[in-house]
Amino acid sequence: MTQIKIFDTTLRDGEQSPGVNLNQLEKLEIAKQLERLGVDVMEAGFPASSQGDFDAVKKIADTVKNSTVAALARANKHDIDRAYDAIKNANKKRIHVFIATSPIHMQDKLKKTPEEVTKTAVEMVSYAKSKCEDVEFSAEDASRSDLEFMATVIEKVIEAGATVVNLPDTVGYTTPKEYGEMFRYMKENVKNIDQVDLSTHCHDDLGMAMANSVAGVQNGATQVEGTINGIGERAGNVALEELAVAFEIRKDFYPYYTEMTLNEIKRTSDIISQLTGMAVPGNKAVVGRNAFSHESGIHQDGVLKNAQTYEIITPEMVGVQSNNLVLGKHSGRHAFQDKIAQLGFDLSEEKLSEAFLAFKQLTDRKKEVTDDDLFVILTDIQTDISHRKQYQLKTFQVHYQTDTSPSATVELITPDNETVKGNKTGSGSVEALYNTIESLISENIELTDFNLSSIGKGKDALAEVHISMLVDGEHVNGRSTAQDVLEAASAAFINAVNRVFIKKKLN
Ligand SMILES: CC(=O)SCCNC(=O)CCNC(=O)[C@H](O)C(C)(C)COP(=O)(O)OP(=O)(O)OC[C@H]1O[C@@H](n2cnc3c(N)ncnc32)[C@H](O)[C@@H]1OP(=O)(O)O
Ligand SMILES: CC(C)C(=O)C(=O)O
Repeated sequence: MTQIKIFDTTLRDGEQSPGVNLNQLEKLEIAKQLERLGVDVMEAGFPASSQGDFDAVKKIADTVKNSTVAALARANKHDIDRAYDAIKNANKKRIHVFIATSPIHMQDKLKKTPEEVTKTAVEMVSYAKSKCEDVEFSAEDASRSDLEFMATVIEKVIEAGATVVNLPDTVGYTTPKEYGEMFRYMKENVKNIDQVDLSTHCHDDLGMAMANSVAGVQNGATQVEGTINGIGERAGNVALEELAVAFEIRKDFYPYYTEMTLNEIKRTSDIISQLTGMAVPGNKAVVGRNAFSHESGIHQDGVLKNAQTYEIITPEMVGVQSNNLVLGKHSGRHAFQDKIAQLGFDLSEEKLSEAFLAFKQLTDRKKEVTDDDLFVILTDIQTDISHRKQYQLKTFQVHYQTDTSPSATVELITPDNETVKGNKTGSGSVEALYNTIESLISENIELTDFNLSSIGKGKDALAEVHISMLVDGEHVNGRSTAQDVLEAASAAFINAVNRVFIKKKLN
């Protein structure tokens, strides 16, 4: 059996998903969970891209102990310096330098000749190596590059000190046969190729990311790059949880294994979905809501007689638990603390008190508090940096009546601690609320997406709202949960505005 190293890029390529922007605490929370999941490497970000990303990568590098923390850099000294400065305190660190090798990227984007690209790649790998022992080189758009040319670049970057060579299918264009042959070609034609880990990095534009990654592995790759839930640029990256479970379930066929702790998969998927606002489709392999549901009579009959008739993965394997209710109105702090630990949270005293208060408030309004409710509340509290010294919702009222335009009255506390009040109408209750809030803040806002879902089932289920908006021309997401739909909608709006506010202060 050969170990396949897992390189998770949820925090870098995953964050490149349109509309996703995570704050520092959210990135840190995801990083801690990726460490629990047992990824070998996590790409924490692209420090040269902004001060906010630099700070988040640094915080992750200072915190994570078991996984290697990687930072992305273009092939220039400034990016490499920023990458190294962000990760220098990490227990295990890697600089990831990339430059494109395909004709179209070299000529039209970089405006460099193949010789200039080779020279830059070698010089920059060598520069990165002078700072950091572990250097990954990516030949961007490898799958549309000339094999012979790429082989010479790879040979030279290995000589310059690269420890990992990644051959990305940047635009999701390749086929399994073609991608596999590219790896085989490098194995057979590049001197000292066995000194490095060869890596796949597949995008899903043609729905072939998983098949292509497996083909890469079957032809010599020992590292797979991807994301949890398959999020990422455009159609996303290969979903790492699918790959790890496929290798486990079909170990009779695939002689590979990963060090992923499979029963942390569900928790990781949930946190990432909640914090990015990217819902997991119900029919998604391994982590979708329906992945372990059996709807039709013949299937149900089979499962009752022997679950393996229709179930190749057990829910327990990936950490799906039955949604048992344990806490309620009369539960005390000890039981609550115990439950928090069971759900995998480690809260400071201050956040614990905040969480306990939120839980108690919820038990006043909701008959049954489920693990899913608690999970969402705890993740919100653990990652919240928005409510101090930014906009806060003080009170709101909505008047709705059939045949008239709904109107809303809102009181907000501004960052300068002033209370402002306004009233506006809209074609629906949410629009009335949003028009009112917008009239009370100075930023220029355009709502681009609004998504309402429920956590769990029943009339008293929590409402979760994810929104996307343009604030002063900048894309931003907001999210919130509350028992009331309108309260969740208002809080999500304020959450998005506050993120821009915080970002402006950081940059
Ligand atoms: C395949 C991938 O996923 S790569 C990662 C993509 N991620 C991102 O782009 C993160 C977000 N990006 C950003 O914040 C910005 O694009 C920045 C900060 C990185 C750069 O911003 P700017 O300096 O304004 O440059 P801009 O993005 O407009 O153009 C990119 C420049 O980098 C150059 N470049 C692109 N890739 C590389 C590379 N690998 N090595 C060296 N230079 C490169 C381009 O040729 C262009 O140079 P030019 O200005 O001389 O034409
Ligand atoms: C930077 C590289 C690895 C990348 O994200 C891609 O080519 O898709």
